[in-house]
Amino acid sequence: MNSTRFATATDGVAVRYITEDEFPRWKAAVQVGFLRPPADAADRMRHVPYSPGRLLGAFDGDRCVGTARGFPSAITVPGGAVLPADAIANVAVLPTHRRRGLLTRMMRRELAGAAERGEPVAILVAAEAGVYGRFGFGPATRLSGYRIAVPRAGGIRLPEAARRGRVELVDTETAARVGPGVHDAFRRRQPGAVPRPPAWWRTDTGVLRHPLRHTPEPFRAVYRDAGGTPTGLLTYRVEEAWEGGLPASRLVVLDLVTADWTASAALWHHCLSVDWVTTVVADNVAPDDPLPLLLGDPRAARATEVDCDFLWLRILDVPAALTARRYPVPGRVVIEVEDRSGHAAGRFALESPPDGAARCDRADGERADLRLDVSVLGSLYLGGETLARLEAAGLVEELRPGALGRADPLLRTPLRPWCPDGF
Ligand SMILES: CC(=O)SCCNC(=O)CCNC(=O)[C@H](O)C(C)(C)COP(=O)(O)OP(=O)(O)OC[C@H]1O[C@@H](n2cnc3c(N)ncnc32)[C@H](O)[C@@H]1OP(=O)(O)O
Repeated sequence: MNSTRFATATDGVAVRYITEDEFPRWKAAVQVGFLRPPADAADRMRHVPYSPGRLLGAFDGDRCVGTARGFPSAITVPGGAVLPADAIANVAVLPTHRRRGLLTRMMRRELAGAAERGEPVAILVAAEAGVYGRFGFGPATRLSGYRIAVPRAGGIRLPEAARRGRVELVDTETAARVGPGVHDAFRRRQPGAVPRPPAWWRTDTGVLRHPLRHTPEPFRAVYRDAGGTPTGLLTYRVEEAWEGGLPASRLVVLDLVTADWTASAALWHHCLSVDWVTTVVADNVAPDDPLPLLLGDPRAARATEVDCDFLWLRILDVPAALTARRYPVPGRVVIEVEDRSGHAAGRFALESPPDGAARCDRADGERADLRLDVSVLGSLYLGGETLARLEAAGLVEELRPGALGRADPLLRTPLRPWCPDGF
């Protein structure tokens, strides 16, 4: 029988950091891996700088067939601490070279580098759910939104505090000026949020053109609190439509970040007050945003079809990560963490005293209360999942009777995590 022999991983594909002259080929490989024309690479990836020692490539001869990029970022954790994080993006292997272990080799290299640099966690936005669990990542935040039928909503209640400030439409220059400060205040209060690099604002406001984001130019509104400080920035477009002579336009929220819920309420009020708009669509709303409760009829806000995990988190240094978080009640639990790669494996005692900061230390000699994989700890860490639910799904093992009931309230959080920013 005739058979076609395809190249295998042993055929000499090298995984290494790229040099600057290889950068254009690397960007073209990202584009092809993401099913986009390689010719668009220079334009689509203008925001990605060449960073020595942070851009991994897989090379078959001189062809770049695999890519991965790590860059320094940070993540806000429950309680408001901001942890350094290794952000991983632009992961792609060409269709001709898939399922031969190239991603595995790049990911091992990237995580080993992050551990060496002392970054306690790594984060990424997963294109598909089946890929990153094996590398110790767990889904840590969710993406979901609302479609609001404006006539059915019966108006929107504007809390008293929101009336003391004002909403104003601004041009892109003003948005570029106030946006970074608003976003910074937002992400410091929101577990799961990450900083926006300066290039994000240059792209969003058209200094760097983004072919998808800028057709047509969106509207922008800023909310200023009673003292005049900008505390919210809303970016939206309106798709104008008429049905039988009646207005039937859709307002699509592209971006809404606020320093507090007062600003959110004021900017949602703006969305629902634009004449000719009968539907407001927001595909990425914080899980604890009060939006539906502000409506006369909360059922006018239906969940959109976008509802899935978003940011994935991988703990590399368990004591550093767990010590940085706050816990709502006092307690103590010893957790046995399994980690195939070894970075986070071991037993750890987490202690939250009645007064003072929590501590997590190695406790290899102690009997463990719970056993879980490091990817499950990644899902628990920001409060996006509860121990009870993970145990019900068979992902947490209770090693001491009653341990689950004692540890569950310890790990809960008052504000569910959210990360509106892809990278
Ligand atoms: C952070 C980001 O950038 S997200 C974007 C990721 N990139 C993409 O989705 C672009 C399109 N896809 C690709 O480029 C590639 O298929 C990748 C990068 C997802 C995987 O690269 P590969 O080199 O094929 O992965 P590799 O061969 O190392 O696979 C490792 C394991 O993951 C599994 N795997 C790989 N891709 C997938 C997938 N999409 N779904 C489920 N399992 C997968 C493999 O079967 C293998 O399993 P095993 O260890 O049990 O044998």
